[in-house]
Amino acid sequence: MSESAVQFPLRRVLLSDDVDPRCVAILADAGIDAQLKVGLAPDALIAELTSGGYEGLVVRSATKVNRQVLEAATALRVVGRAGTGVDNIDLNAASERGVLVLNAPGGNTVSAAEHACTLLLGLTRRVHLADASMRAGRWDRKKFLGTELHGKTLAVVGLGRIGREVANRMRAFGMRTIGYDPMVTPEQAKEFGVEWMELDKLWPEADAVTLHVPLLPHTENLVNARVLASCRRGVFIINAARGGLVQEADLLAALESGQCGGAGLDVFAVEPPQDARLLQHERVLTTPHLGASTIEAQSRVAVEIAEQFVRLARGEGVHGAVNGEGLAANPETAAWQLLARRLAQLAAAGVAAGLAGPNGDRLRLRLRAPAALARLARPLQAAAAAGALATRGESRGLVGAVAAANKQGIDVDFEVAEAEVVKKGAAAPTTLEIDCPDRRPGWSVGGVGSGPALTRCCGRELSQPLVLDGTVALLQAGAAQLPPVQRLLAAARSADGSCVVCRLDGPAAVEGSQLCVTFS
Ligand SMILES: NC(=O)C1=CN([C@@H]2O[C@H](COP(=O)(O)OP(=O)(O)OC[C@H]3O[C@@H](n4cnc5c(N)ncnc54)[C@H](O)[C@@H]3O)[C@@H](O)[C@H]2O)C=CC1
Ligand SMILES: O=C(O)C(=O)COP(=O)(O)O
Repeated sequence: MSESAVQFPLRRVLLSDDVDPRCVAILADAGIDAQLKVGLAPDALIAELTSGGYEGLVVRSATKVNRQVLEAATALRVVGRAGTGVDNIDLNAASERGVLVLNAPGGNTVSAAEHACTLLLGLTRRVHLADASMRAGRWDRKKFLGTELHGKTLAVVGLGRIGREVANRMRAFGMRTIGYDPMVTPEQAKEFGVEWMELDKLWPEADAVTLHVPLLPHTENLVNARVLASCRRGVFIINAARGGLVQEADLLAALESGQCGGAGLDVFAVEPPQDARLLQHERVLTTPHLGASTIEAQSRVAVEIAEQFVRLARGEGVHGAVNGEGLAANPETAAWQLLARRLAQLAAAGVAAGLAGPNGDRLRLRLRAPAALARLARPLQAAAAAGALATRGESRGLVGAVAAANKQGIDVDFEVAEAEVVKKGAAAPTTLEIDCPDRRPGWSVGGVGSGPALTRCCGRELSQPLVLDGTVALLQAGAAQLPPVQRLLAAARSADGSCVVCRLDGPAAVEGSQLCVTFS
């Protein structure tokens, strides 16, 4: 297995939340030791992860995978979220530590959507109050006058997987659906039956608002006093996404003033919620984060996350990588990544050896790729960053490699190399090249993905491709001085004979060589 392919050693996995048993079964079938230990306090979680040497951790929303946990659990390589939202995982800390975070997107979409609709329907017909009254032995048919949804306007904030499903279902109740999502165009929204509008236009139009956005710094307290004041009097607020999206004190004040007609809440800023006033308010219908709690959703997310762990253990691609932009999804990508990594290692070693002139402390590597590889920009940048870091003695995988390189003063740019205009009809480039655009004299290396092999050096073609494996030495000299190196194995020389690149049998310093790189 090559160093840049997506392979994670996953021998032991801890499941620290209540995940469907299918997850353990699939992991165990694949020979992975999976331990279910639910409800560990933060300290106990750290102690278990460190003493158990777990390489994988599976969580739902209860376990907080914060920086402290990630820094303490040094064996940890992958955190899997058996669900959608990853706000309980510190993604920055995970990326810095090279820990891959995965989720199971889509497995609980329908359940979460059905639950949001349930909250809206239950709230507007005051089902929770009527039920409590019946249980108390009463038969009160006057107290629970409801509101019809037909002909009313529902504002869907966040038109992703769940938001669209909610809109579809509520249109069946005769609601007009309007919505906002910065990643969705008005034309796209129209195709799935939602009238797109900016938030400031949307709030005053809504009889009910339902939230379906992730909790991010820019969505925190999205619904606050100002927003509630701009809504219609009596607006219903449904939140089955994340507690932090609604400013709870502002919501309580709006409920008390009558500006908000009722709230259906499945999620809370702190879970379990601390402030009983909101929970006990007559016009509030609550559930304890049950959006994804159905037999079907739990089964799907458990299987989805377990199967991704098994694929990672086998070196295969996964679809739910949250911080894994750099991961190769298939063998072809992996081959180009390995080339990018090794070319970057060679390029950075060349700079360190003084082949490119000094120009500031930062090292800018420019990846120039054929147009066919443009879609792989991020995986290739990650691989090149990991290669450049290897030259500085920092061995790491692809997760978070670009950020780690940036921190070390290394930037990796990406551009598509066009066929040179002067050579009319010239074939499009097929090699990947790395150069250092800020440095003079020019220093560049280029190669092809199969192998991976070096085919160009300092802008010149080599007489034969040189596989970038083992130890490679580069020697620049006039043609007359070259013969002594011909005794070296697998020498490849540039077209004008001024540069020889050789592969050696083992690590060795070549007399007179400008640089010597060992790939591993
Ligand atoms: N209550 C529960 O048990 C569950 C809650 N959830 C929550 O629901 C959220 C949404 O889930 P999905 O629809 O599957 O995610 P998604 O990623 O398919 O959709 C989220 C959408 O929100 C949009 N968005 C981001 N910032 C926005 C903003 N400022 N304004 C409007 N839209 C914005 C994104 O562009 C995206 O289209 C999850 O992040 C999770 O927090 C998900 C599943 C179950
Ligand atoms: O998938 C999500 O984002 C959820 O909120 C579901 O959370 P849970 O797995 O039920 O703790």
